Amino acid sequence: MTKPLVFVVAAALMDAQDRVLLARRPEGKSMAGLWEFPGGKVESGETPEAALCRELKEELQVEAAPGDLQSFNFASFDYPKFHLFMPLYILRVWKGEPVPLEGQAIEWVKPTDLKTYPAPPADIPLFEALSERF
Ligand SMILES: Nc1nc2c([nH]c(=O)n2[C@H]2C[C@H](O)[C@@H](COP(=O)(O)OP(=O)(O)OP(=O)(O)O)O2)c(=O)[nH]1
Repeated sequence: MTKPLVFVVAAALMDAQDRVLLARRPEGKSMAGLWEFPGGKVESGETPEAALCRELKEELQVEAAPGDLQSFNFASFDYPKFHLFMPLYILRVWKGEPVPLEGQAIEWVKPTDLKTYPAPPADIPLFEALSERF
C-alpha cells in the first residue's frame, strides 16, 4: 500500500531582527509539544499561497498577501503514515500582531537558536537552512 502524499504549506514569519516565529503544537494533536512553522494542509481548489494566507489568518489572525510569500526551501519527509511535502516560504510583511488563536504557544526565535527547539523531524533541515542563511 502506498502512503498518502500530504501537501502542507508553511511560513517563516521574520521580523526586522530576522527572528522567526515558531508555534508549539498543542496537546491532542500529533507531535504535540514540538515547535513548528505556522501553516497547514492545502485544500482542494486552493493555490499553495492562498492556503498559507488562510492558515495564517486562522492560526495567528495575521493578514498576508500571496505575493509577499517568498519561496525559501522545502521539506520532503517520509513519516510512518504519510509522506510530507512542505514548501517553506519567508514572510516579512503582514498586517496585525500575531495572536495564537488555536491554543498554541508562539515565540520569536533567533535563527541560530532554532536548533534548541524540539521540532518535527521534517523541520530540522529547514531550521538548519534558516540558521545558515540568517
Ligand atoms: N504546519 C506545520 N505542519 C508541519 C510542520 N512540520 C511537520 O512535519 N508538519 C506536519 C504536522 C501535520 O502532520 C501536518 C500539518 O497538518 P495541519 O497543521 O494541517 O493539521 P494538524 O496538525 O491538525 O494535522 P494532523 O496532525 O491532524 O494530521 O504537517 C510545520 O513546520 N508546520
